[in-house]
Amino acid sequence: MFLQTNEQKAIIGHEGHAFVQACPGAGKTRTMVERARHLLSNPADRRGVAFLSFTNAAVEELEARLHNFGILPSPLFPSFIGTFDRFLWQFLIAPFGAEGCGQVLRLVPDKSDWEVKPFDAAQPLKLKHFDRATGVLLADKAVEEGFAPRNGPGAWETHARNMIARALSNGYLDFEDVRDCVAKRLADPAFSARLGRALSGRFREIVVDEAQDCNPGDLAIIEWLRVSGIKVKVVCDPNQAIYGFRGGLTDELLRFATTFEGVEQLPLSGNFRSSPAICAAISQLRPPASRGPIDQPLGPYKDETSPVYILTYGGTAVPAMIGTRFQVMAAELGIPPAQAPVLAATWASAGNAVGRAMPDAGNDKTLLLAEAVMGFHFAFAAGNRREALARLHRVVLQIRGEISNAGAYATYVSTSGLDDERWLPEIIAVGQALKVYAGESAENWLRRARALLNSNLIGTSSIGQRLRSNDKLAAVLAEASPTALPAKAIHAVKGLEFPAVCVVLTARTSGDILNVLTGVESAAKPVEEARKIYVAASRAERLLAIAVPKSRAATLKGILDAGGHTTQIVPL
Ligand SMILES: Nc1ncnc2c1ncn2[C@@H]1O[C@H](COP(=O)(O)OP(=O)(O)OP(=O)(O)O)[C@@H](O)[C@H]1O
Repeated sequence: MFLQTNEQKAIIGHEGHAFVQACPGAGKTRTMVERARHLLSNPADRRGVAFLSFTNAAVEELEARLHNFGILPSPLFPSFIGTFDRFLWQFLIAPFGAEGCGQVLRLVPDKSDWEVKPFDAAQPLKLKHFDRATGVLLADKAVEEGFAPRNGPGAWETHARNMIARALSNGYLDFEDVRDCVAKRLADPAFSARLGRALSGRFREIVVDEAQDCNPGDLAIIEWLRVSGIKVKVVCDPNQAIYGFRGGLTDELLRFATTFEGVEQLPLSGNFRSSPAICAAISQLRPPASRGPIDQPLGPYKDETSPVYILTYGGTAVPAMIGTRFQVMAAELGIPPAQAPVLAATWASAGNAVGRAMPDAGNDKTLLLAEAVMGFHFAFAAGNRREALARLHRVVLQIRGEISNAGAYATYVSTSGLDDERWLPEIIAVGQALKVYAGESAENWLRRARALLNSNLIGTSSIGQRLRSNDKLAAVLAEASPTALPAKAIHAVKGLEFPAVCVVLTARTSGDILNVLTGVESAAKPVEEARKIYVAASRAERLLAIAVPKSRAATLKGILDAGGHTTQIVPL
């Protein structure tokens, strides 16, 4: 039941620029969907609306909601839905070319994964290990890779420099290049004015959802769109910023907020998603400086009485008992396993908590294929479809020998003219054909995979040499069990919601996270780790459990109970 609140109504009918900041579950995305309905139902203005977000998962969620509410225009033109990066590419780069390059430009988002291997026996590095402007090896990244060649990194740096130069002259750009290029372009006043006019002829409004993931460069672009006369709606929850790697900066965002006039700062309050105990816990999971009052529960679970549980485990490893116990708790509330995900900062930790320790596939094509097939089936239920399909496509190309390593994928797709996604039907068929049967052995699955992919092979090795037996295969394929809880990385659930959520804190990170929550730690990395926990916990509607090492339980309980709802400790 969606009865718009007055705050939501004010945003839906607001014709000017707006900066909307709100807590989780306040209806930010829902309200923007209604704003879209309002805009697109006005046939007098034929210009489009652009909906931008920052991850493919968030874009898919937005697209699905617009579709479900019958608002998705068909054809979509002149409107646009996509990631911020795609928007830049499509409207600010692709039509104009790039400086220093006479070629047609190609987008290769995985350029930073290109393999840098100056000679056959050399340890392979990736382009992301080198400074993009100078080609110099980044020392901290090299250490992480255990890279310490006897004669120094010179050969790798020369190779990287050549790759960077060749890529530019061939017109291969990734999003890092795109941003550099956009910044240069907008610095030219004549060009920027012309482009601004063109875009405001196409779009009447641009909605940027999940704007907490903007970096300062993105904010400058939004500002430019606003100055160009396009109405911008910026929607965010600064506490949910978890993309430090994009250079996202909460302070910059809050400074940007002050550039909007008072009447353009439109708040949304209340939480329509979560129970009272969960709303209180979410509030306590913010660092003390941004804690504020507890978000008021307003949705269908406002009368839910389940407490928040703290599951405590001994030792330093994340045990499978977490999933077993949480599944029972969810079942007691009648919540089926598929709607009760276990979330952790990494997919591996979440997997451990549900008893599916994921072996590191490394370069083993059998395990990579199994993971991609499992990801394909899992992703169709839980969003991230495009990423799962591209991953499966990439592995199939690796097995066939079309590409020698994962980093070559985007370049191959682009140069073979496959960006129109005509590969999709075949890859969907591969994913479906390789679904694991109930009770099927790993050997049998591998036999089927070999038979299915034993055509169009490039090179002399046999399919058996490409897809070798691996004793870890059964563990990867085990994820198929329909009674199992989904295990997910927190990044994959942004913007989503579930009846029950179990959040796992590991022995390695929980100390820092609790220090952030007690206010004694404020370094960027621990703060970001704490925000991930906040994002994960705020996906829960009725049942929230947080798993922590035993030694941390009392501290966590103290923090959460201060929100006025007593948590319950459950030793495992
Ligand atoms: N006025 C309302 N009445 C009833 N339900 C609402 C209302 N507004 C939003 N909701 C519902 O509340 C839930 C949360 O909304 P939504 O996902 O839009 O929140 P959000 O602010 O984008 O959350 P987050 O930032 O945590 O992802 C959704 O199920 C949505 O349909």
